[in-house]
Amino acid sequence: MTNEAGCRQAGSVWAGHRLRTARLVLRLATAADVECLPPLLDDWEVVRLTARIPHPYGSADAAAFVAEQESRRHSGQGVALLLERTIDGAVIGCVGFGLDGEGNPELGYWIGRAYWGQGYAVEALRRLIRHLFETLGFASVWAQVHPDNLGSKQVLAKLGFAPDGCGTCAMPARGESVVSPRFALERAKWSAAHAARPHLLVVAAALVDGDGRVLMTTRPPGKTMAGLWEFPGGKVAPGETPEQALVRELEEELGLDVTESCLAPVGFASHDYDTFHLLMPLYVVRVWQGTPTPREGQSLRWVRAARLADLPMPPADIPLVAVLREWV
Ligand SMILES: Nc1nc2c([nH]c(=O)n2[C@H]2C[C@H](O)[C@@H](COP(=O)(O)OP(=O)(O)OP(=O)(O)O)O2)c(=O)[nH]1
Repeated sequence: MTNEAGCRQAGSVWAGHRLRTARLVLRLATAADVECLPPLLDDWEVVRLTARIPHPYGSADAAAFVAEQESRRHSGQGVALLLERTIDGAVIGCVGFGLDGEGNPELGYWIGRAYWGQGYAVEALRRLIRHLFETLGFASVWAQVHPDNLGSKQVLAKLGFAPDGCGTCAMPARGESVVSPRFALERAKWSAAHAARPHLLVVAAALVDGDGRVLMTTRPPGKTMAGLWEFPGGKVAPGETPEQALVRELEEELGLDVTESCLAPVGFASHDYDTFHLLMPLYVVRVWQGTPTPREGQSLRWVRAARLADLPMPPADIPLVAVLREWV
């Protein structure tokens, strides 16, 4: 869809949907977010190198931001998406894009200081960029960063952006203009890198007790998606069958003795994480020997199938909740 200038309209192609990453939900801001923004943005270290975020920053600024984003989206100028952590629902930052005069998306982003250094900006932007290329069909994206913003340059480098000259960047909230480097990423380059992502075969178990409850475990500290609730299991090692791998994993992770004949396959997850494609068969297990014992620092919880959806879990697992309701 195009506007009068012949540019693709951001709002007209953004139906308000949410994007999920391993640890985040990217979603539009609502009036309910007004109170959570000032604690993140009333911080000179976060905003000093940004162009439009006022300082100091209060509830009125947050309310103005929410209203402005709504009208920007509807008029096709751009979209801002808040980053909500799956594990606790906390809003931790924002990514978005605005369309330039040629209809190309320019990225913008900020992360609250408490959440720096944990890979959230790369994770969120990777998802947004994929959506811009794969779903919305843009041919390139670009970003301009303040010359002193080393962290932001590192983020763009990790995402495959290349230097693309310099331009004068207006910074109305700072009352100045700065000549700043530009960085760009073409769809062809992104597509080649994305197509080379590995496929990962992981096997998982829904252990079901006599009351029809399912054993869920948290992903251990130090692993990706630490703290999210998952089905016990793990990667299939070279030379192993999925069943052999699951028997091994249940012993290693939970100290359980399971025989292959007690594994009933009920479904699978096929989930395109941004850096790998996960294929994960799920087996229901009703018979085992031993008492589930967390051996890797995980927490354990027996959960009724009807309550599984209440747990924060990896995005790949969400469709399996409905599958399990039919089996448990
Ligand atoms: N076990 C398990 N992994 C899941 C689930 N959902 C989901 O997205 N995954 C993903 C997270 C990881 O990227 C991958 C499993 O890798 P992992 O590192 O936990 O596997 P592992 O136990 O073999 O660990 P390691 O020996 O390599 O440290 O699958 C799930 O319900 N259970």
